[in-house]
Amino acid sequence: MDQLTIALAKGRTAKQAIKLLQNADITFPDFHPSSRKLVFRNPENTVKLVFVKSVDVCTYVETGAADIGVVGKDNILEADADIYELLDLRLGKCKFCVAGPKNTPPLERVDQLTVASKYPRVAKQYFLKKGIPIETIKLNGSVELAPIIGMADVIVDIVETGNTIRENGLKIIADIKDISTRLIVNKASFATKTGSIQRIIDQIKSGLECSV
Ligand SMILES: Nc1ncnc2c1ncn2[C@@H]1O[C@H](COP(=O)(O)OP(=O)(O)OP(=O)(O)O)[C@@H](O)[C@H]1O
Ligand SMILES: O=P(O)(O)OC[C@H]1O[C@H](OP(=O)(O)OP(=O)(O)O)[C@H](O)[C@@H]1O
Repeated sequence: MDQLTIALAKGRTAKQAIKLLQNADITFPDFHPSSRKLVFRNPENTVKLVFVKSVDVCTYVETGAADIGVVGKDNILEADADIYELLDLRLGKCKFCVAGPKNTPPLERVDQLTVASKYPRVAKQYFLKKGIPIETIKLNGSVELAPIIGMADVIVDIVETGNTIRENGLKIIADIKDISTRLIVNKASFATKTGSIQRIIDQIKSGLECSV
């Protein structure tokens, strides 16, 4: 039996992701949401679960430190890692948007922009396609503040309920892409542990179908 390591993004999607694994008969009896533990094992000792920062999941999987990762499409797009993305887990649904002050002109009428984002690569790609030259400012949070204090013209960020945008007097200028949590796999692991990885994917898939 292969030993598999799964890197799971800490944060808002972790609890639901653990539940999906449980539905697939991969259980971690020691897991508790308030625990500070970072490594868990299933009773059969075939799966090791490691909790990592969501921006680091792709690095763990690309380098082979983990065979499988559970992470948002936002982090996958920004990381541009050489991995397989094999399953949409339909958790953590939100979208990438361009947002800015209410008086921001339509994008067709702007010549250049300063864009603040936790996702500068995604921002660059989007505006490159639009043919709008941009300068990016990388931030690590509270991104909505950037246009309010004049640090940037617009932001590229995640929108879920829209509350953060609204409560800071901003508006959505364009939708970029729908985001959800995905299952990713290290390429070499998929070649050498195909059966075990495929089994986990099939088990998770059947759990997902039951929940529709
Ligand atoms: N409202 C939301 N804001 C941010 N991410 C969301 C939201 N809704 C769903 N997600 C998804 O959840 C994932 C984890 O988000 P979370 O905020 O917990 O981690 P994070 O962005 O690394 O934050 P932090 O740096 O505070 O740990 C995101 O990568 C995204 O795919
Ligand atoms: O549309 P909403 O439901 O308001 O959610 C979107 C907000 O949530 C995220 O921030 P997060 O809570 O991760 O905080 P951060 O500022 O530290 O990134 C994201 O960056 C937005 O700011």
